[in-house]
Amino acid sequence: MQGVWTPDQVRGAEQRLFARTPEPVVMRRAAYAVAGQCARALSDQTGGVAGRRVALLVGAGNNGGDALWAGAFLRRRGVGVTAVLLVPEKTHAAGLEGLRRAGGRAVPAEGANADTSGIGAEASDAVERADLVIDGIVGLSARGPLRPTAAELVRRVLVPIVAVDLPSGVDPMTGAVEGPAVTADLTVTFGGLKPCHVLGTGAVHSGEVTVAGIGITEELPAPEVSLLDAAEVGEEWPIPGPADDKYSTGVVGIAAGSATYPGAAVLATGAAVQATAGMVRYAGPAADDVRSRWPEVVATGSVGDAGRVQAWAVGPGIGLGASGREVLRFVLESGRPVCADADSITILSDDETTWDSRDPDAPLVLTPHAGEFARLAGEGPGMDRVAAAREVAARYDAFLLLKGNTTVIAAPDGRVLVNDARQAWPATAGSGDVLTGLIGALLATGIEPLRACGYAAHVHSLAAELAAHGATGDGPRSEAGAPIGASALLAAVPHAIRAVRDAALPS
Ligand SMILES: NC(=O)C1=CN([C@@H]2O[C@H](COP(=O)(O)OP(=O)(O)OC[C@H]3O[C@@H](n4cnc5c(N)ncnc54)[C@H](O)[C@@H]3O)[C@@H](O)[C@H]2O)[C@@H](O)CC1
Ligand SMILES: Nc1ncnc2c1ncn2[C@@H]1O[C@H](COP(=O)(O)OP(=O)(O)O)[C@@H](O)[C@H]1O
Ligand SMILES: [K+]
Repeated sequence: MQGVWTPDQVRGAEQRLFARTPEPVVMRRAAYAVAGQCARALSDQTGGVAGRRVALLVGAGNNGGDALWAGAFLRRRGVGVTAVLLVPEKTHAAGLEGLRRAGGRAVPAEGANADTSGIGAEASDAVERADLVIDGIVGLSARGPLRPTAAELVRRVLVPIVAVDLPSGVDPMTGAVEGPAVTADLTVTFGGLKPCHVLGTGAVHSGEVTVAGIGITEELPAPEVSLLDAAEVGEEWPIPGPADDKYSTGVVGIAAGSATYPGAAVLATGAAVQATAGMVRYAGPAADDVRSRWPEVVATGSVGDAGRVQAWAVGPGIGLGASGREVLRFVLESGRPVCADADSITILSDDETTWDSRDPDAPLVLTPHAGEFARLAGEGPGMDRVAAAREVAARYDAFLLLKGNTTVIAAPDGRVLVNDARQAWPATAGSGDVLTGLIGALLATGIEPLRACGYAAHVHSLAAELAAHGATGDGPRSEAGAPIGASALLAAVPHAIRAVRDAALPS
Protein backbone atom coordinates (compact mmCIF):
# COMPACT_ATOMS: atom_id res chain seq x y z
CA MET A 1 0.00 0.00 0.00
CA GLN A 2 1.21 3.47 -0.77
CA GLY A 3 0.83 6.02 2.03
CA VAL A 4 -0.49 9.56 1.83
CA TRP A 5 0.37 12.09 4.55
CA THR A 6 -1.32 15.35 5.50
CA PRO A 7 0.62 18.64 5.34
CA ASP A 8 0.66 18.74 9.15
CA GLN A 9 2.16 15.25 9.35
CA VAL A 10 4.84 16.26 6.83
CA ARG A 11 5.63 19.47 8.72
CA GLY A 12 5.98 17.46 11.94
CA ALA A 13 8.35 15.03 10.20
CA GLU A 14 10.34 17.98 8.82
CA GLN A 15 10.77 19.39 12.32
CA ARG A 16 12.06 16.03 13.60
CA LEU A 17 14.45 15.85 10.67
CA PHE A 18 15.71 19.39 11.25
CA ALA A 19 16.81 18.32 14.75
CA ARG A 20 19.41 16.10 13.04
CA THR A 21 19.98 17.78 9.70
CA PRO A 22 20.08 21.56 9.27
CA GLU A 23 17.17 23.01 7.30
CA PRO A 24 19.32 24.42 4.47
CA VAL A 25 20.82 20.98 3.89
CA VAL A 26 17.34 19.47 3.59
CA MET A 27 16.25 22.19 1.21
CA ARG A 28 19.23 21.60 -1.03
CA ARG A 29 18.42 17.87 -1.11
CA ALA A 30 14.88 18.71 -2.16
CA ALA A 31 16.11 21.12 -4.81
CA TYR A 32 18.64 18.63 -6.10
CA ALA A 33 15.86 16.10 -6.64
CA VAL A 34 13.80 18.71 -8.50
CA ALA A 35 16.77 19.66 -10.66
CA GLY A 36 17.42 16.01 -11.53
CA GLN A 37 13.86 15.52 -12.70
CA CYS A 38 13.94 18.78 -14.68
CA ALA A 39 17.15 17.72 -16.42
CA ARG A 40 15.51 14.42 -17.34
CA ALA A 41 12.42 16.24 -18.64
CA LEU A 42 14.53 18.69 -20.66
CA SER A 43 16.53 15.87 -22.11
CA ASP A 44 13.41 13.85 -23.04
CA GLN A 45 11.78 16.83 -24.61
CA THR A 46 14.63 18.69 -26.32
CA GLY A 47 17.34 16.02 -26.57
CA GLY A 48 19.71 17.78 -24.17
CA VAL A 49 20.19 19.87 -21.04
CA ALA A 50 23.03 22.39 -21.57
CA GLY A 51 21.95 25.45 -23.50
CA ARG A 52 18.25 24.98 -22.71
CA ARG A 53 16.20 27.63 -20.92
CA VAL A 54 14.28 27.23 -17.70
CA ALA A 55 12.03 29.79 -16.01
CA LEU A 56 11.35 29.57 -12.28
CA LEU A 57 8.09 30.92 -10.89
CA VAL A 58 9.07 31.85 -7.35
CA GLY A 59 6.65 32.66 -4.54
CA ALA A 60 7.21 33.99 -1.04
CA GLY A 61 8.02 30.82 0.90
CA ASN A 62 10.32 27.84 1.06
CA ASN A 63 8.67 26.35 -2.01
CA GLY A 64 10.20 29.27 -3.92
CA GLY A 65 13.48 28.53 -2.11
CA ASP A 66 13.43 24.99 -3.46
CA ALA A 67 12.84 26.30 -6.98
CA LEU A 68 15.72 28.81 -6.69
CA TRP A 69 18.17 26.16 -5.52
CA ALA A 70 16.97 23.80 -8.25
CA GLY A 71 17.67 26.64 -10.69
CA ALA A 72 21.19 26.94 -9.27
CA PHE A 73 21.82 23.22 -9.82
CA LEU A 74 20.49 23.42 -13.39
CA ARG A 75 22.58 26.51 -14.09
CA ARG A 76 25.67 24.46 -13.19
CA ARG A 77 24.66 22.00 -15.89
CA GLY A 78 24.67 24.78 -18.46
CA VAL A 79 20.98 25.65 -18.41
CA GLY A 80 20.00 29.31 -18.83
CA VAL A 81 17.89 30.04 -15.72
CA THR A 82 15.67 33.04 -15.04
CA ALA A 83 13.74 33.32 -11.80
CA VAL A 84 10.51 35.31 -11.97
CA LEU A 85 9.93 36.67 -8.48
CA LEU A 86 6.27 37.05 -7.54
CA VAL A 87 6.97 38.75 -4.20
CA PRO A 88 10.53 40.10 -4.60
CA GLU A 89 10.79 41.45 -1.06
CA LYS A 90 9.88 38.05 0.42
CA THR A 91 12.00 35.88 -1.85
CA HIS A 92 13.99 33.11 -0.12
CA ALA A 93 17.27 35.00 0.35
CA ALA A 94 19.73 32.10 0.44
CA GLY A 95 18.12 30.47 -2.60
CA LEU A 96 18.29 33.70 -4.57
CA GLU A 97 21.88 34.18 -3.58
CA GLY A 98 22.66 30.59 -4.59
CA LEU A 99 21.06 31.09 -8.00
CA ARG A 100 22.95 34.32 -8.60
CA ARG A 101 26.26 32.73 -7.58
CA ALA A 102 25.62 29.99 -10.13
CA GLY A 103 25.09 32.63 -12.83
CA GLY A 104 21.30 32.65 -12.94
CA ARG A 105 19.29 35.84 -13.04
CA ALA A 106 16.15 37.04 -11.35
CA VAL A 107 13.47 39.45 -12.55
CA PRO A 108 10.36 40.74 -10.79
CA ALA A 109 7.04 39.45 -12.10
CA GLU A 110 5.62 42.95 -12.15
CA GLY A 111 8.69 44.74 -13.50
CA ALA A 112 9.44 47.53 -15.94
CA ASN A 113 7.56 47.89 -19.26
CA ALA A 114 4.63 45.99 -17.85
CA ASP A 115 1.87 44.96 -20.24
CA THR A 116 -1.83 45.46 -19.55
CA SER A 117 -1.87 42.48 -17.18
CA GLY A 118 0.90 44.07 -15.10
CA ILE A 119 3.52 41.47 -16.10
CA GLY A 120 6.96 42.98 -16.70
CA ALA A 121 8.56 42.56 -20.11
CA GLU A 122 11.50 40.51 -18.79
CA ALA A 123 9.22 38.17 -16.83
CA SER A 124 7.00 37.70 -19.83
CA ASP A 125 9.98 37.01 -22.04
CA ALA A 126 11.46 34.50 -19.58
CA VAL A 127 8.27 32.47 -19.46
CA GLU A 128 7.56 32.62 -23.16
CA ARG A 129 11.09 31.62 -24.22
CA ALA A 130 11.55 28.82 -21.67
CA ASP A 131 11.83 25.13 -22.60
CA LEU A 132 10.57 24.20 -19.14
CA VAL A 133 8.97 26.04 -16.24
CA ILE A 134 9.43 25.20 -12.56
CA ASP A 135 6.48 26.01 -10.31
CA GLY A 136 7.81 27.22 -6.96
CA ILE A 137 4.90 29.59 -6.38
CA VAL A 138 3.48 27.95 -3.30
CA GLY A 139 3.77 24.59 -1.55
CA LEU A 140 2.51 23.02 1.65
CA SER A 141 1.36 26.36 3.11
CA ALA A 142 -0.84 27.17 0.09
CA ARG A 143 -4.23 28.72 0.71
CA GLY A 144 -6.71 29.12 -2.14
CA PRO A 145 -6.20 29.51 -5.87
CA LEU A 146 -3.37 31.35 -7.65
CA ARG A 147 -3.39 35.11 -7.23
CA PRO A 148 -3.88 37.13 -10.46
CA THR A 149 -0.23 37.79 -11.41
CA ALA A 150 0.80 34.17 -10.86
CA ALA A 151 -2.33 33.00 -12.69
CA GLU A 152 -1.51 35.22 -15.67
CA LEU A 153 2.08 33.99 -15.86
CA VAL A 154 0.95 30.36 -15.65
CA ARG A 155 -1.62 30.99 -18.37
CA ARG A 156 1.21 32.02 -20.72
CA VAL A 157 3.22 28.83 -20.23
CA LEU A 158 3.15 26.64 -23.31
CA VAL A 159 5.91 24.22 -22.26
CA PRO A 160 5.96 21.45 -19.64
CA ILE A 161 5.73 22.51 -16.01
CA VAL A 162 7.50 20.73 -13.17
CA ALA A 163 5.79 21.51 -9.87
CA VAL A 164 7.82 21.65 -6.68
CA ASP A 165 6.04 19.62 -3.99
CA LEU A 166 2.55 20.26 -5.42
CA PRO A 167 0.91 22.18 -8.25
CA SER A 168 0.29 25.70 -6.96
CA GLY A 169 -3.35 26.69 -6.64
CA VAL A 170 -4.44 23.20 -5.60
CA ASP A 171 -5.46 22.81 -1.96
CA PRO A 172 -2.78 20.61 -0.35
CA MET A 173 -5.19 18.89 2.03
CA THR A 174 -8.22 18.25 -0.18
CA GLY A 175 -7.00 18.43 -3.78
CA ALA A 176 -9.74 20.98 -4.42
CA VAL A 177 -9.22 23.47 -7.25
CA GLU A 178 -11.42 26.50 -6.82
CA GLY A 179 -9.80 28.91 -9.28
CA PRO A 180 -6.65 29.26 -11.36
CA ALA A 181 -4.07 26.55 -10.63
CA VAL A 182 -0.97 25.07 -12.21
CA THR A 183 -1.44 21.94 -14.27
CA ALA A 184 1.90 20.21 -13.98
CA ASP A 185 3.35 17.56 -16.24
CA LEU A 186 5.43 16.32 -13.35
CA THR A 187 5.34 16.97 -9.62
CA VAL A 188 8.37 16.29 -7.45
CA THR A 189 7.25 15.94 -3.88
CA PHE A 190 9.18 15.24 -0.70
CA GLY A 191 8.94 12.50 1.91
CA GLY A 192 5.65 11.02 0.70
CA LEU A 193 2.47 11.70 -1.24
CA LYS A 194 0.06 14.36 0.05
CA PRO A 195 -3.73 14.25 -0.37
CA CYS A 196 -3.63 16.78 -3.24
CA HIS A 197 -1.65 14.30 -5.36
CA VAL A 198 -4.26 11.56 -5.20
CA LEU A 199 -7.64 13.22 -4.69
CA GLY A 200 -9.84 14.19 -7.62
CA THR A 201 -8.91 17.32 -9.54
CA GLY A 202 -5.68 17.70 -7.60
CA ALA A 203 -4.48 14.37 -8.97
CA VAL A 204 -5.13 15.58 -12.50
CA HIS A 205 -3.24 18.85 -11.87
CA SER A 206 -0.28 16.97 -10.37
CA GLY A 207 0.52 15.00 -13.54
CA GLU A 208 3.10 12.30 -12.96
CA VAL A 209 4.21 12.40 -9.31
CA THR A 210 7.61 11.35 -8.05
CA VAL A 211 8.54 11.20 -4.39
CA ALA A 212 12.04 12.20 -3.27
CA GLY A 213 12.87 10.86 0.19
CA ILE A 214 15.29 13.64 1.31
CA GLY A 215 15.37 12.16 4.82
CA ILE A 216 11.76 13.06 5.69
CA THR A 217 10.28 9.66 4.83
CA GLU A 218 11.92 8.00 7.83
CA GLU A 219 10.34 10.57 10.16
CA LEU A 220 6.77 10.19 8.95
CA PRO A 221 4.11 8.68 11.23
CA ALA A 222 1.48 6.18 10.01
CA PRO A 223 -0.12 7.55 6.86
CA GLU A 224 -3.49 9.27 7.04
CA VAL A 225 -4.70 7.64 3.82
CA SER A 226 -3.52 4.66 1.74
CA LEU A 227 -3.69 3.69 -1.91
CA LEU A 228 -3.84 0.17 -3.28
CA ASP A 229 -1.87 -0.75 -6.34
CA ALA A 230 -2.86 -3.29 -8.96
CA ALA A 231 -0.32 -5.88 -7.82
CA GLU A 232 -1.60 -5.79 -4.26
CA VAL A 233 -5.21 -6.17 -5.36
CA GLY A 234 -4.18 -9.01 -7.66
CA GLU A 235 -2.20 -10.77 -4.98
CA GLU A 236 -5.10 -10.72 -2.53
CA TRP A 237 -7.97 -11.32 -4.95
CA PRO A 238 -9.60 -14.54 -3.68
CA ILE A 239 -9.29 -17.53 -5.97
CA PRO A 240 -10.27 -21.13 -5.25
CA GLY A 241 -7.64 -23.53 -3.96
CA PRO A 242 -7.49 -27.33 -4.30
CA ALA A 243 -9.44 -27.92 -1.09
CA ASP A 244 -12.16 -25.40 -1.86
CA ASP A 245 -15.73 -26.01 -2.89
CA LYS A 246 -18.61 -23.73 -3.77
CA TYR A 247 -19.42 -23.10 -0.11
CA SER A 248 -15.94 -22.53 1.24
CA THR A 249 -15.22 -19.79 -1.32
CA GLY A 250 -18.15 -17.76 -0.07
CA VAL A 251 -21.86 -17.58 -0.70
CA VAL A 252 -23.20 -14.10 -1.30
CA GLY A 253 -26.85 -13.07 -1.22
CA ILE A 254 -27.99 -10.30 -3.53
CA ALA A 255 -31.19 -8.48 -2.58
CA ALA A 256 -31.70 -6.04 -5.40
CA GLY A 257 -34.07 -5.08 -8.19
CA SER A 258 -37.81 -4.91 -8.50
CA ALA A 259 -40.42 -5.29 -11.20
CA THR A 260 -39.63 -1.70 -12.21
CA TYR A 261 -35.85 -2.11 -11.96
CA PRO A 262 -34.91 -5.69 -12.87
CA GLY A 263 -31.65 -4.43 -14.41
CA ALA A 264 -30.18 -3.55 -11.03
CA ALA A 265 -30.60 -7.18 -9.98
CA VAL A 266 -29.02 -8.52 -13.17
CA LEU A 267 -26.02 -6.18 -12.91
CA ALA A 268 -25.31 -6.69 -9.20
CA THR A 269 -25.77 -10.46 -9.47
CA GLY A 270 -23.61 -10.69 -12.57
CA ALA A 271 -20.81 -8.79 -10.85
CA ALA A 272 -20.94 -11.20 -7.91
CA VAL A 273 -20.94 -14.23 -10.24
CA GLN A 274 -17.80 -13.02 -11.98
CA ALA A 275 -15.97 -11.65 -8.95
CA THR A 276 -15.29 -14.82 -7.02
CA ALA A 277 -15.87 -18.52 -7.11
CA GLY A 278 -18.47 -19.92 -4.75
CA MET A 279 -22.16 -19.32 -5.02
CA VAL A 280 -24.46 -16.41 -5.65
CA ARG A 281 -27.97 -16.44 -4.28
CA TYR A 282 -30.47 -13.90 -5.50
CA ALA A 283 -33.61 -12.96 -3.61
CA GLY A 284 -36.23 -10.62 -5.02
CA PRO A 285 -38.86 -9.87 -7.63
CA ALA A 286 -36.42 -10.06 -10.55
CA ALA A 287 -35.60 -13.75 -10.05
CA ASP A 288 -36.71 -14.71 -13.57
CA ASP A 289 -34.60 -12.00 -15.21
CA VAL A 290 -31.61 -13.00 -13.12
CA ARG A 291 -32.01 -16.73 -13.91
CA SER A 292 -32.28 -16.11 -17.62
CA ARG A 293 -29.13 -13.98 -17.66
CA TRP A 294 -27.10 -15.84 -15.01
CA PRO A 295 -28.24 -19.47 -14.90
CA GLU A 296 -25.65 -20.35 -12.25
CA VAL A 297 -27.44 -18.15 -9.69
CA VAL A 298 -29.73 -19.78 -7.15
CA ALA A 299 -32.67 -17.40 -7.33
CA THR A 300 -35.70 -17.10 -5.07
CA GLY A 301 -38.47 -14.57 -4.70
CA SER A 302 -37.76 -13.44 -1.15
CA VAL A 303 -34.86 -13.01 1.25
CA GLY A 304 -36.55 -15.33 3.75
CA ASP A 305 -36.30 -18.21 1.27
CA ALA A 306 -32.79 -17.46 0.10
CA GLY A 307 -30.90 -19.94 2.29
CA ARG A 308 -27.59 -19.41 4.04
CA VAL A 309 -25.15 -16.79 2.88
CA GLN A 310 -21.87 -15.40 4.23
CA ALA A 311 -22.67 -11.80 3.23
CA TRP A 312 -25.46 -9.71 1.74
CA ALA A 313 -25.44 -7.00 -0.89
CA VAL A 314 -28.66 -5.05 -0.70
CA GLY A 315 -30.29 -2.01 -2.15
CA PRO A 316 -30.01 -1.31 -5.87
CA GLY A 317 -33.53 -0.99 -7.26
CA ILE A 318 -35.36 -2.31 -4.19
CA GLY A 319 -37.44 0.87 -3.92
CA LEU A 320 -38.31 2.95 -0.89
CA GLY A 321 -41.63 1.25 -0.11
CA ALA A 322 -42.61 -1.23 2.58
CA SER A 323 -41.17 -4.27 0.79
CA GLY A 324 -37.76 -2.61 0.33
CA ARG A 325 -37.69 -1.66 4.00
CA GLU A 326 -38.58 -5.20 5.04
CA VAL A 327 -35.82 -6.66 2.90
CA LEU A 328 -33.29 -4.26 4.36
CA ARG A 329 -34.32 -5.05 7.94
CA PHE A 330 -34.04 -8.77 7.21
CA VAL A 331 -30.47 -8.57 5.98
CA LEU A 332 -29.38 -6.09 8.67
CA GLU A 333 -30.47 -8.47 11.42
CA SER A 334 -28.98 -11.53 9.70
CA GLY A 335 -25.69 -11.17 11.56
CA ARG A 336 -23.82 -11.32 8.24
CA PRO A 337 -21.65 -8.57 6.74
CA VAL A 338 -23.85 -6.31 4.61
CA CYS A 339 -23.08 -3.97 1.73
CA ALA A 340 -25.97 -1.49 1.63
CA ASP A 341 -26.25 0.66 -1.48
CA ALA A 342 -28.68 2.94 -3.31
CA ASP A 343 -32.27 2.68 -1.98
CA SER A 344 -31.03 1.09 1.26
CA ILE A 345 -29.02 4.21 1.99
CA THR A 346 -32.00 6.43 1.32
CA ILE A 347 -34.12 4.28 3.63
CA LEU A 348 -31.47 4.39 6.36
CA SER A 349 -31.32 8.17 6.01
CA ASP A 350 -34.77 8.69 7.48
CA ASP A 351 -35.81 5.48 9.19
CA GLU A 352 -34.62 4.88 12.74
CA THR A 353 -36.50 1.61 13.03
CA THR A 354 -34.51 0.13 10.16
CA TRP A 355 -31.28 1.08 11.95
CA ASP A 356 -32.65 -0.62 15.05
CA SER A 357 -32.68 -3.97 13.26
CA ARG A 358 -28.96 -3.84 12.64
CA ASP A 359 -26.83 -6.50 14.31
CA PRO A 360 -24.11 -4.32 15.83
CA ASP A 361 -21.52 -7.09 15.59
CA ALA A 362 -21.85 -7.52 11.83
CA PRO A 363 -19.84 -5.19 9.58
CA LEU A 364 -21.90 -2.76 7.53
CA VAL A 365 -20.65 -1.15 4.32
CA LEU A 366 -22.48 1.91 2.99
CA THR A 367 -21.72 2.98 -0.58
CA PRO A 368 -23.30 6.40 -1.21
CA HIS A 369 -22.75 8.71 -4.16
CA ALA A 370 -22.61 12.40 -3.22
CA GLY A 371 -26.43 12.78 -3.21
CA GLU A 372 -26.98 9.73 -1.04
CA PHE A 373 -24.19 10.89 1.22
CA ALA A 374 -25.98 14.23 1.70
CA ARG A 375 -29.18 12.41 2.63
CA LEU A 376 -27.38 10.16 5.08
CA ALA A 377 -25.11 12.77 6.66
CA GLY A 378 -27.43 15.78 6.54
CA GLU A 379 -24.99 17.65 4.28
CA GLY A 380 -22.86 16.94 1.22
CA PRO A 381 -19.26 15.76 1.49
CA GLY A 382 -17.84 19.23 0.70
CA MET A 383 -14.25 19.77 -0.38
CA ASP A 384 -12.61 17.55 2.23
CA ARG A 385 -14.04 14.22 1.16
CA VAL A 386 -11.63 12.22 3.31
CA ALA A 387 -12.69 14.02 6.48
CA ALA A 388 -16.37 13.76 5.50
CA ALA A 389 -16.19 10.02 4.82
CA ARG A 390 -14.25 9.41 8.01
CA GLU A 391 -16.71 11.37 10.13
CA VAL A 392 -19.77 9.55 8.79
CA ALA A 393 -18.06 6.14 9.05
CA ALA A 394 -17.38 6.81 12.73
CA ARG A 395 -20.86 8.24 13.32
CA TYR A 396 -22.60 5.12 11.96
CA ASP A 397 -19.92 2.61 12.98
CA ALA A 398 -19.87 1.54 9.34
CA PHE A 399 -17.47 1.33 6.41
CA LEU A 400 -18.26 4.29 4.21
CA LEU A 401 -17.41 4.17 0.50
CA LEU A 402 -17.94 7.61 -1.02
CA LYS A 403 -18.28 7.26 -4.78
CA GLY A 404 -16.87 9.60 -7.39
CA ASN A 405 -13.90 10.03 -9.67
CA THR A 406 -11.81 9.40 -6.59
CA THR A 407 -13.48 6.83 -4.37
CA VAL A 408 -12.80 7.40 -0.68
CA ILE A 409 -13.31 4.45 1.68
CA ALA A 410 -13.29 5.08 5.43
CA ALA A 411 -13.35 2.48 8.19
CA PRO A 412 -15.07 3.28 11.48
CA ASP A 413 -11.65 3.20 13.18
CA GLY A 414 -10.41 6.05 10.95
CA ARG A 415 -8.38 4.12 8.37
CA VAL A 416 -8.92 5.43 4.84
CA LEU A 417 -8.26 3.91 1.42
CA VAL A 418 -8.50 5.88 -1.78
CA ASN A 419 -9.02 4.65 -5.33
CA ASP A 420 -8.42 7.16 -8.08
CA ALA A 421 -10.24 6.06 -11.24
CA ARG A 422 -7.75 8.01 -13.45
CA GLN A 423 -10.65 8.42 -15.95
CA ALA A 424 -14.40 8.92 -15.74
CA TRP A 425 -15.70 6.01 -17.80
CA PRO A 426 -17.57 4.46 -14.80
CA ALA A 427 -19.83 7.53 -14.63
CA THR A 428 -22.72 5.68 -16.25
CA ALA A 429 -26.09 4.50 -14.93
CA GLY A 430 -25.98 1.07 -13.35
CA SER A 431 -22.26 0.97 -12.75
CA GLY A 432 -22.88 1.39 -9.02
CA ASP A 433 -24.94 -1.81 -9.08
CA VAL A 434 -21.90 -3.64 -10.43
CA LEU A 435 -19.78 -2.25 -7.60
CA THR A 436 -22.31 -3.46 -5.01
CA GLY A 437 -22.14 -6.99 -6.39
CA LEU A 438 -18.35 -6.97 -6.34
CA ILE A 439 -18.20 -5.79 -2.73
CA GLY A 440 -20.82 -8.32 -1.64
CA ALA A 441 -18.91 -11.20 -3.24
CA LEU A 442 -15.64 -10.14 -1.63
CA LEU A 443 -17.28 -9.73 1.79
CA ALA A 444 -18.63 -13.27 1.49
CA THR A 445 -15.09 -14.61 1.13
CA GLY A 446 -14.23 -13.14 4.53
CA ILE A 447 -11.99 -10.33 3.33
CA GLU A 448 -11.88 -7.42 5.76
CA PRO A 449 -14.49 -4.83 4.65
CA LEU A 450 -12.09 -1.91 4.09
CA ARG A 451 -9.98 -4.03 1.79
CA ALA A 452 -13.00 -5.63 0.15
CA CYS A 453 -14.21 -2.15 -0.80
CA GLY A 454 -10.75 -1.11 -1.96
CA TYR A 455 -10.26 -4.20 -4.14
CA ALA A 456 -13.77 -3.86 -5.58
CA ALA A 457 -13.32 -0.15 -6.38
CA HIS A 458 -9.98 -0.84 -8.04
CA VAL A 459 -11.28 -3.64 -10.25
CA HIS A 460 -14.45 -1.67 -11.01
CA SER A 461 -12.63 1.38 -12.35
CA LEU A 462 -10.14 -0.78 -14.23
CA ALA A 463 -12.98 -2.76 -15.83
CA ALA A 464 -14.53 0.49 -17.03
CA GLU A 465 -11.21 1.63 -18.44
CA LEU A 466 -10.57 -1.65 -20.26
CA ALA A 467 -14.09 -1.72 -21.68
CA ALA A 468 -13.95 1.92 -22.80
CA HIS A 469 -10.66 1.36 -24.61
CA GLY A 470 -11.86 -1.80 -26.29
CA ALA A 471 -9.17 -3.75 -24.46
CA THR A 472 -11.40 -6.71 -23.75
CA GLY A 473 -11.81 -8.13 -27.24
CA ASP A 474 -9.47 -9.33 -29.96
CA GLY A 475 -8.99 -5.95 -31.62
CA PRO A 476 -6.28 -3.42 -30.79
CA ARG A 477 -6.67 -1.21 -27.72
CA SER A 478 -8.03 2.22 -28.63
CA GLU A 479 -6.01 5.10 -27.21
CA ALA A 480 -8.95 7.48 -27.06
CA GLY A 481 -11.69 5.10 -25.93
CA ALA A 482 -15.47 5.46 -26.18
CA PRO A 483 -18.29 5.66 -23.65
CA ILE A 484 -19.57 2.40 -22.26
CA GLY A 485 -22.69 1.27 -20.44
CA ALA A 486 -22.77 -0.68 -17.20
CA SER A 487 -23.25 -3.95 -19.14
CA ALA A 488 -19.93 -3.45 -20.90
CA LEU A 489 -18.30 -2.59 -17.58
CA LEU A 490 -19.77 -5.78 -16.12
CA ALA A 491 -18.49 -7.88 -19.03
CA ALA A 492 -15.01 -6.44 -18.49
CA VAL A 493 -14.82 -7.49 -14.82
CA PRO A 494 -13.02 -10.81 -15.54
CA HIS A 495 -10.54 -8.94 -17.76
CA ALA A 496 -9.82 -6.51 -14.95
CA ILE A 497 -9.34 -9.32 -12.43
CA ARG A 498 -6.94 -11.07 -14.82
CA ALA A 499 -5.04 -7.82 -15.30
CA VAL A 500 -4.54 -7.22 -11.55
CA ARG A 501 -3.60 -10.86 -11.00
CA ASP A 502 -1.08 -10.65 -13.83
CA ALA A 503 0.33 -7.48 -12.25
CA ALA A 504 1.00 -9.54 -9.12
CA LEU A 505 3.03 -12.22 -10.93
CA PRO A 506 6.75 -12.14 -10.20
CA SER A 507 8.51 -10.29 -13.01
N1 LIG B 1 11.54 24.01 5.35
C1 LIG B 1 12.36 23.35 4.52
O1 LIG B 1 13.57 23.45 4.55
C2 LIG B 1 11.78 22.50 3.54
C3 LIG B 1 10.64 22.93 2.92
N2 LIG B 1 10.26 22.37 1.81
C4 LIG B 1 9.53 23.26 0.91
O2 LIG B 1 8.85 24.24 1.65
C5 LIG B 1 7.51 24.31 1.24
C6 LIG B 1 6.67 24.89 2.32
O3 LIG B 1 7.20 26.18 2.56
P1 LIG B 1 6.47 27.32 3.38
O4 LIG B 1 5.86 26.77 4.60
O5 LIG B 1 7.45 28.42 3.48
O6 LIG B 1 5.28 27.75 2.49
P2 LIG B 1 5.00 27.93 0.94
O7 LIG B 1 6.25 28.05 0.15
O8 LIG B 1 4.05 26.89 0.57
O9 LIG B 1 4.23 29.33 0.85
C7 LIG B 1 4.16 30.26 1.87
C8 LIG B 1 3.87 31.64 1.32
O10 LIG B 1 2.96 31.64 0.25
C9 LIG B 1 1.87 32.51 0.50
N3 LIG B 1 0.67 31.96 -0.12
C10 LIG B 1 -0.20 31.06 0.40
N4 LIG B 1 -1.17 30.77 -0.49
C11 LIG B 1 -0.88 31.48 -1.61
C12 LIG B 1 -1.51 31.61 -2.87
N5 LIG B 1 -2.61 30.93 -3.16
N6 LIG B 1 -0.95 32.41 -3.79
C13 LIG B 1 0.17 33.09 -3.51
N7 LIG B 1 0.80 33.02 -2.33
C14 LIG B 1 0.29 32.24 -1.38
C15 LIG B 1 1.82 32.60 2.00
O11 LIG B 1 1.23 33.80 2.38
C16 LIG B 1 3.28 32.54 2.36
O12 LIG B 1 3.88 33.81 2.23
C17 LIG B 1 7.18 22.91 0.85
O13 LIG B 1 6.08 22.85 0.00
C18 LIG B 1 8.46 22.48 0.17
O14 LIG B 1 8.47 22.92 -1.17
C19 LIG B 1 11.21 21.44 1.21
O15 LIG B 1 12.29 22.16 0.77
C20 LIG B 1 11.69 20.47 2.21
C21 LIG B 1 12.48 21.23 3.19
N1 LIG C 1 -16.62 11.02 -12.75
C1 LIG C 1 -16.41 9.76 -12.38
N2 LIG C 1 -15.20 9.19 -12.59
C2 LIG C 1 -14.97 7.91 -12.22
N3 LIG C 1 -15.87 7.12 -11.63
C3 LIG C 1 -17.08 7.63 -11.38
C4 LIG C 1 -17.42 8.96 -11.74
N4 LIG C 1 -18.70 9.19 -11.38
C5 LIG C 1 -19.14 8.04 -10.83
N5 LIG C 1 -18.17 7.10 -10.82
C6 LIG C 1 -18.27 5.73 -10.29
O1 LIG C 1 -19.36 5.06 -10.95
C7 LIG C 1 -20.17 4.36 -10.02
C8 LIG C 1 -21.56 5.02 -10.03
O2 LIG C 1 -22.35 4.54 -8.99
P1 LIG C 1 -23.82 5.11 -8.72
O3 LIG C 1 -23.77 6.60 -8.63
O4 LIG C 1 -24.36 4.36 -7.56
O5 LIG C 1 -24.59 4.75 -10.05
P2 LIG C 1 -25.88 3.87 -10.32
O6 LIG C 1 -26.78 4.08 -9.15
O7 LIG C 1 -26.44 4.40 -11.59
O8 LIG C 1 -25.41 2.47 -10.46
C9 LIG C 1 -19.43 4.45 -8.69
O9 LIG C 1 -18.56 3.35 -8.56
C10 LIG C 1 -18.62 5.73 -8.83
O10 LIG C 1 -17.47 5.77 -8.01
K1 LIG D 1 4.53 24.46 -6.20
